[in-house]
Formats: sequence, structure tokens, C-alpha cells
Amino acid sequence: MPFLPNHKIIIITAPSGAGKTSITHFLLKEFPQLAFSISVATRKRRENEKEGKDYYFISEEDFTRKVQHNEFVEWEMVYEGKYYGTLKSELERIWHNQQVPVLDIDVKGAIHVQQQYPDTTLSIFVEPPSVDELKRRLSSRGTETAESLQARVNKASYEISFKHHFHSVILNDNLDKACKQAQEVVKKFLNA
Ligand SMILES: Nc1nc2c(ncn2[C@@H]2O[C@H](COP(=O)(O)OP(=O)(O)O)[C@@H](O)[C@H]2O)c(=O)[nH]1
Ligand SMILES: Nc1ncnc2c1ncn2[C@@H]1O[C@H](COP(=O)(O)OP(=O)(O)O)[C@@H](O)[C@H]1O
Repeated sequence: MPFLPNHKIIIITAPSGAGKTSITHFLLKEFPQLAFSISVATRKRRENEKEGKDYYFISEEDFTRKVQHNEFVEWEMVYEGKYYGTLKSELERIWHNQQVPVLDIDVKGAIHVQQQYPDTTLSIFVEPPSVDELKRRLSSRGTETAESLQARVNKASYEISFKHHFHSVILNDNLDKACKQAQEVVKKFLNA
């Protein structure tokens, strides 16, 4: 993939329910030079989600074909049988528009991207106050079945154990405060 040294990347990572999406939306509103990196996913679309805005929703067969054709910067089976990946073409599209991609991806994907672009990546880990609070937030978000909620909660402690791999750890006990902290870190990175 053509890559220039000024091609920056911002990663927001965390367990599901920690507040990645909320903080990412805030950052996208604050900084017009940022653009959301739309991932490919094989899970079902939620009612409030739009194809080609939140994700590119595809079948597992199509996902496998893209893996074989080496179309991903990184991809993971984040939950049992549910695949997610960042397309090379998505990063290229955003860089081509002179913008900086914001990747909302899981901890393993985040570590892979950081390894590939160590000098130009900013990674932010969003930490939930506790796993119990994470469960409460996911329940009240109202998007998950009992099974998908449990899968998210089960993985949370494992994911939190990776937090030291990232440049910045932001505790999301208060969303406004967490957004402001993220804003400061991103501002410094964009101006560097
Ligand atoms: N590795 C990787 N993870 C992704 C990608 N896109 C989304 N994810 C992660 O997959 C997990 C599940 O996302 P989602 O199904 O939207 O559920 P939510 O986190 O509960 O809103 C989250 O941790 C996302 O950050 C991607 O392209 N690559
Ligand atoms: N600090 C917070 N306090 C209470 N609820 C929050 C906080 N941050 C986010 N939420 C809510 O918790 C749920 C999960 O947040 P979301 O941004 O979807 O997380 P993620 O993208 O990491 O899965 C959403 O309903 C969101 O409105």
C-alpha cells in the first residue's frame, strides 16, 4: 500500500461497551480533519446502523475471499464466528482525502496496526470503571441479545489486561470528561 511518513492513524480501542463509539463520534465532530475508518464486519447490522457508514456488512464467504486477496491491514475473529477487518482501501481512501483515519477496533487489531505503523500511530485505550458497569451500559444500550452481551462481558477482563500496550489510557467514568481528555491527546498528536 502506498504509505507516506505523514500518513497518520488514530486508534480507539477498548472492550465493547467502554465508550469507544461515543468518544469516536465526539472526536469526529471536533476535528474535521478526521474520518471514520469503516470496517468490514460479518455480524448482523443493528437497527440504528447504516451500511457503508458504521460498517460494510458482508457474508463470511466474502470476508474469506478478501482475506485470501490480502485486502486487509488487519482482521480478527473478535467474537466466535464474527469477523471484523480494516481494509487497506479504506485507509487509502481517507489519506487520499488528506484526512486522518480513526479506527475503532479491538485490542488485538490495534496492536497489529501499531506494529505496522509504529511512528505514525496514536492509540487510545478507553477503560471502563469496572466490568459490572460495562455490563450495565451494554444492557441499557439495548443492542445485544443475552448471548452477544455475555460474549462481550466474558472478553472484557482479558482485553483490559492489554491496556499498557497503548499510548494513552482514558478512564471513561464520565463521558464528557473522557471526551475532553481524548480531545487533548488527539490535538497534540495532530499538531506534532
Ligand atoms: N480487529 C478489528 N476489530 C474491529 C474492527 N471493527 C470493529 N472492531 C471491534 O469489534 C468489537 C465489536 O464491535 P461491535 O460488534 O460493533 O460491538 P460493540 O463494541 O459492542 O459496539 C469492538 O471491539 C470493535 O472495536 C476491525 O476492523 N478490526
Ligand atoms: N461514561 C459513561 N457513563 C454512562 N454511560 C456511558 C458512558 N459512556 C458511554 N456510555 C453508554 O454506554 C453504552 C456503550 O457505549 P459505546 O460508545 O456504544 O461503547 P463501545 O463502542 O465501546 O461498545 C452506550 O449506550 C453509551 O451511550
